[in-house]
Parts: sequence; structure tokens; C-alpha cells
Amino acid sequence: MTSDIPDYGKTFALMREGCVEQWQAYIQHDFVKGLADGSLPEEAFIHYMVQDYVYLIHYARAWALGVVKAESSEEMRLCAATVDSLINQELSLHVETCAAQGIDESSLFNAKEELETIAYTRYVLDSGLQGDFLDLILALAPCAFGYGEVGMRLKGSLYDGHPYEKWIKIYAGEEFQNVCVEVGRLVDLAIATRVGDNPTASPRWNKMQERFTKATELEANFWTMGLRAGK
Ligand SMILES: Cc1ncc(C[n+]2csc(CCO)c2C)c(N)n1
Repeated sequence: MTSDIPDYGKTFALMREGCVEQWQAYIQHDFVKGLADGSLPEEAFIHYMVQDYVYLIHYARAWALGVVKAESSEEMRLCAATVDSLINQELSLHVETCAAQGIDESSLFNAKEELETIAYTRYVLDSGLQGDFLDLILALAPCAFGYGEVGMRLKGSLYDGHPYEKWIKIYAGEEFQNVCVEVGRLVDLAIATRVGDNPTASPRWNKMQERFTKATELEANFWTMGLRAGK
């Protein structure tokens, strides 16, 4: 890596460049700044974690739709593995963090959804329902790439007793960074097999960029929703 932009593949580099303004609004959001220096109020963090649990449930449903829409055994396997790890592993940070605040898992599962949560998750699901596998995967991708980039950036912000150390270490960690690289490979492969080696020349490119950009905007909106708690 020659810059501070992580290497999650060719599509990530192109798409990120195609929506730099929205991308910066996402990864340098005030919520992220508050996570970095530890100044984010705990109330906002918990509000965000509850909504993020709900988000992850729908996000897992969207990856399950990827199993339905896959057009190769490799795509199908990767999507199925992601559904499994989301449901059986990745939700545990949310369950544990919220349990410490007296919120049990059934309250999380049944939490009232904020409009930003509905907008983002249903946009992703509809991308897969309305479109093909590629449409779906492009709406899913900013989630992984953005948190991967945020995690990398925030690694240097840790200090002894940092309130959000656990969160930062998960997203900065090798395991999660590998997930981003894997998602990058899946997106690159999905594009190569459907639109070829020169995707920006494809008539589909603008629509593809639009999906990625919209999901990026919905990510920034999701942080803003998190900040609203207690105000
Ligand atoms: C709103 C929101 N966006 C992204 C993530 C990060 N994330 C959740 S699951 C996962 C793995 C991707 O396969 C990633 C990167 C989040 N937690 N919440």
C-alpha cells in the first residue's frame, strides 16, 4: 500500500474515486471523530449499537439474497459463509455491549427501527430484489470497505483506557481487514464475469456507481442517526 487508502481491489479504487465527496463524508463523519478521540457520548454509541444490530440482521438477509441471486458456485459459497459469520459471530459484539447496559438480545431483535436504518437496509435489499447479483453486491460493498478504512485510520487513535477500544480493535484487526479484501475480490470477480475487464467503459457503469454512491450516502446518514441520541 503506497497511500493511506486500503487495497481492497480494483473496483473499490474506482468506485471510491467516483464518489470522493460522499466517501469522505462517510469515513470522516463526526461520529467517527468521536469514536477516534473517545469523546462520543456513551448514549449515542449504545443507540447506534442497537440500530446497528437491527441493521446487521437485515444485512444478513441481503447476503442471503446473494445466495439466491448467485450465478456461480463460488459466489454462492462466499455469500453463504458471510450469512453464517454475520449471524453466528459478528453480532456478538453488539449482544455483549448491549447486555452490559441491560438490553437483552430479544429487545435488540425487536428494537424500533429508526428511519435511517429502514432507508439503508431496505435500499440494499431492494437492490438485490430489483437487480441482479452485481447490483446487490455493489449496495453491500461500502459497508465493508468503509469500516475497513475507518478501522485502519482509527488504529493510531488508541490510548490506555479508550472507551471504544473493543470496537476499534475489531475493525482494525487482521480478521476484519481480510474480510474487506475478500469482499473486494468478490466484487472484482462479479464485475469481471459480467461486464468484462474495462468496467468504466460499460453502459452499466453509471448505474453501478450510483448504487455504490447511494449506499455510501446511506452509511453517512446512519452515523448521523447515531449522533442524534439524547439530543
Ligand atoms: C451501518 C454499518 N455499516 C457497516 C458495518 C460494518 N460491517 C458490518 S458486517 C460487516 C462484514 C461485511 O461482510 C461489516 C463490514 C456495520 N457494522 N454497520
